[in-house]
Amino acid sequence: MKIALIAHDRMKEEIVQLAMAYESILAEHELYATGTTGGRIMDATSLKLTRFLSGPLGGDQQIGAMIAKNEMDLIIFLRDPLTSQPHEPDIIALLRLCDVHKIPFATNLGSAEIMLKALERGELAWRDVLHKENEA
Ligand SMILES: O=C(CO)COP(=O)(O)O
Repeated sequence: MKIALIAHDRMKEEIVQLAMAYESILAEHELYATGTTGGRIMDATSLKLTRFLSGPLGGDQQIGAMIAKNEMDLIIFLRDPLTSQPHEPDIIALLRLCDVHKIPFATNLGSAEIMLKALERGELAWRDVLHKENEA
């Protein structure tokens, strides 16, 4: 599965803690992140991630481009609900594309944990089925 990990600045510590707690599960998948988030996770774990640009510089849009092609299987995006972001339109666009393609999207720690546990149990296997159907 292709998984994107993104966090706004005030949520960086939470995503690092999440990545540490679920490192063994995440390590089985292909991981992507916006620039700073990816750097923080790689510093704290031995996970390998493909890092895009920082969010405000276009990283959300780069991840959005993969979502538009239905290539991303799960997005964990710990958004800061209390701080406005200069690149808000990019964030909304990313969310919208997930809804277009029905891609699971967690925006806080509570839902992220549920999704990672579901991932571990194989409950996102329908995404593989979908990719195989699209290839045929
Ligand atoms: O701003 C972000 C998402 O909108 C995150 O970007 P960084 O991971 O580069 O901080």
